[in-house]
Amino acid sequence: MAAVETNGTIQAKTNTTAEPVRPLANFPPSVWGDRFLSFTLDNSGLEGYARAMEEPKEDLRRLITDATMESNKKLSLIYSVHRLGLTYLFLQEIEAQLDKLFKEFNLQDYVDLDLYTLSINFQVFRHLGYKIPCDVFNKIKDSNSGTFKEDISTDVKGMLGLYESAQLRVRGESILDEASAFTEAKLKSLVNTLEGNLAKQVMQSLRRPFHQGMPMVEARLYFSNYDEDCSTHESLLKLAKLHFNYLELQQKEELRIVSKWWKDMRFQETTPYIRDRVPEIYLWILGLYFEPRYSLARIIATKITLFLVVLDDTYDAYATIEEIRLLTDAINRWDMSAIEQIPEYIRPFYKILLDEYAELEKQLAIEGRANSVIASKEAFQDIARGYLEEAEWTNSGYVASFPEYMKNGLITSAYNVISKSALVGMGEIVSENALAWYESHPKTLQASELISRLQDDVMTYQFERERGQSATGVDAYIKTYGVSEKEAIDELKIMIENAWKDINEGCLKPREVSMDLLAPILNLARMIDVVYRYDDGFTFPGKTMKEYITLLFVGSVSM
Ligand SMILES: CC(C)=CCC/C(C)=C/CC/C(C)=C/COP(=O)(O)OP(=O)(O)O
Ligand SMILES: [Mg+2]
Ligand SMILES: [Mg+2]
Ligand SMILES: [Mg+2]
Repeated sequence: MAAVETNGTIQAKTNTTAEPVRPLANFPPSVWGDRFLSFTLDNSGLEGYARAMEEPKEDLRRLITDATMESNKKLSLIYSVHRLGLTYLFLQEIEAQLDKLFKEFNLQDYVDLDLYTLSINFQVFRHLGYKIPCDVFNKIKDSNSGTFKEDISTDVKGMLGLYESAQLRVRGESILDEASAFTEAKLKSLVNTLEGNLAKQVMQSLRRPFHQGMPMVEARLYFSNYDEDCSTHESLLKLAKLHFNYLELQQKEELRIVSKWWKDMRFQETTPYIRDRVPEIYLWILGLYFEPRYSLARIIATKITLFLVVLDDTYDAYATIEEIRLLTDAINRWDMSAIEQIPEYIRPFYKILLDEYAELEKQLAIEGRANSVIASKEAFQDIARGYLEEAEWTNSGYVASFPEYMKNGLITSAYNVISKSALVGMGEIVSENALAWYESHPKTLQASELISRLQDDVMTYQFERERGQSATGVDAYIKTYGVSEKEAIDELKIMIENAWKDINEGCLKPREVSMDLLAPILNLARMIDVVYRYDDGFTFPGKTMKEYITLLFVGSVSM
């Protein structure tokens, strides 16, 4: 067999057609291997935690509904409940309390409140969907100069609360735009002078504010760093720890199930060029909803998102343009007979994809909700076409205009197909109306897609540019508006910030759909911050994702 030198790579010249040059990426291997396969769920442990939660849960319910509790104390209690991820256990009681307190809201009452208490109240109302006016913060500005009053610079706890409050702002709340920048700069300048829990709390928020965090992890960090706040009511800390351990057992079982499924499907053998990231994708989907009732939903959505990793890496890091065209056509046809037309190496994937969706459609048809599977499938076909468009641009070296790039980019953000796939296992809450709302491509979903697309581009465009990929948001923006790379990135970051305001707005009452249906969209945006705030945390998962997976699935909480 003669070896010939062509364009710098040694190619084995065989008597058949030469193996094409492939855009291999040599992705870093899995961090975890088979680590999560060996877990064994101890059901009695699960039941034990569930039983132990009953008493502190009822204690807490009594506290939340206690009519004699002073309103700021009540709001502070609800805030801790929310940060501990326990709101869903008391949602009716909490909404009844907040309906009443919000009705009684009077700006005057806020003039004498210290900044920290004011911030807590503001966050509770905004997190639970009540649009308390940002005017409550007017008092921290000097009415003449319009600048922030000097004395708040020494109020660290107050600035911490204001910084967290500012992440909940919507468009037009300029005092909170300024407050976010002002408090972040101030807190960064003094964090090294702090000690104890306050130092930990400030570092935690500066690393990632609660609102942009992953709820399950934020809950875990809260009872570590805010133990005084959690100790105001003994039942609060007790329930938080029992609840965390209960969920951890259930989630480790889910992670085992999807890890076993992935191994049985032999993707690492049939498509070895892909990123091996099962725990990372499970963590991503856990970020959408951690409630026990969504266990099956998490397993379904994780499998479909893993299919997306195979698809994206096949288009980006292995297939030739001809193969991509054939595979996209086969996915559009969605018919097992099309398997003949696609390359050998991707046939196992195609068969598993069609079988999995057929099984889901059959299962959901029993509940009369097969259309949620069809919506997910159509979105899957859509993203394959979107990935093909990117591949055609790269193949021809075409640099799309920014508007053209974004039209396709919202699709390749994958947040349409993932959010619809998240609905499949959620049960009867996914009504016809709910699905119709998702199908209407609402502003909140578009905002989450934009954040996914552009934050990823800002963090991966160099890597992708080096690999000859002509389509990224950064290069499209530079070309269309004739600005420098730095200006382009700054503009994209402003677009991301505005998209966050649109999501915040979309979660305020009156909502178009229930918060249960908005939460996956909000949390998908949060997971982009978790994965891409500092680097490409998915391709290189050794930092934040490794830390979060360790925190959630490796150690349990001592009671
Ligand atoms: C785009 C994005 C962050 C999607 C998040 C949702 C998600 C988990 C999609 C599955 C495919 C994937 C892991 C893309 C991110 O990597 P990449 O940088 O290779 O994606 P790209 O090829 O679209 O840039
Ligand atoms: Mg990719
Ligand atoms: Mg891609
Ligand atoms: Mg990318």
